[in-house]
Amino acid sequence: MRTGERKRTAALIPAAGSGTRLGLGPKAFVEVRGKSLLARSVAALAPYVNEVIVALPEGLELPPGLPARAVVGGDTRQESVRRLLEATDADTVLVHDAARPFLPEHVLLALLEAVPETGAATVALPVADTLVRQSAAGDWGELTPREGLWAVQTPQGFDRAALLDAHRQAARDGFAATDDAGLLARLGVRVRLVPGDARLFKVTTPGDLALAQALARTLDEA
Ligand SMILES: Nc1ccn([C@@H]2O[C@H](COP(=O)(O)OP(=O)(O)OP(=O)(O)O)[C@@H](O)[C@H]2O)c(=O)n1
Ligand SMILES: C[C@](O)(CO)[C@H](O)COP(=O)(O)O
Repeated sequence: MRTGERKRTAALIPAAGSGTRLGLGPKAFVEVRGKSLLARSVAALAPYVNEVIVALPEGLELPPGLPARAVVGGDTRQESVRRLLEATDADTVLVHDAARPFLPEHVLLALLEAVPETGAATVALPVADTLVRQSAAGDWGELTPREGLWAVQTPQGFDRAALLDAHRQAARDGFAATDDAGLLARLGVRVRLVPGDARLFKVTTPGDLALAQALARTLDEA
């Protein structure tokens, strides 16, 4: 990039999951008060980035009117994100689950500020509950101290080239991670933790969807 040229940022939204745990078909298309999870996630990010790219299940198209373009996702979230990374030449990427439809602006702004510090940052929440590992019988096994533990959310922000390299190395090594920050952390990259928000929960189960309906009622009417 030439000196003085503005850095470009892309929002990458993996939305190609099948929504098995929710049981209502492809989850990104499930609506909460008349607006899909995908549309809500796109709307939260679009004003802050140069482009939005969405990974969709094969055979499905982007609903009309969304300020985004689409690629076909893969069999896993990791594969979907890799395809999204290969579809842009942006300098910085924000990877955000379509399944997290309520992204507060202040969290996004804090993430955008943190990313340039190390080229890798994620939104996350300090764990507030008591943590326990189950026993072989499925009962209370071992207490796990929660001090210093965070529950990782999205969005996560990265230098695109570094994340793409981490994805390619992971694919070569057969390494699977549940998020993108984990792929860079395993290579020794320092990942900044940016305090998230309870409203950024992932809509995973029918109970989460009920919560999303209630929250949308409050937020949409605010
Ligand atoms: N092959 C996949 C699997 C998941 N995702 C996306 O990754 C995000 C987080 O995944 P998750 O919440 O687990 O969604 P699903 O895979 O759809 O849910 P489930 O595991 O219940 O089937 C979602 O936005 C989902 O669409 C994706 O793009 N490609
Ligand atoms: C990326 C993520 O949302 C961070 O918490 C999470 O790991 C996705 O997990 P899933 O099983 O693909 O929903």
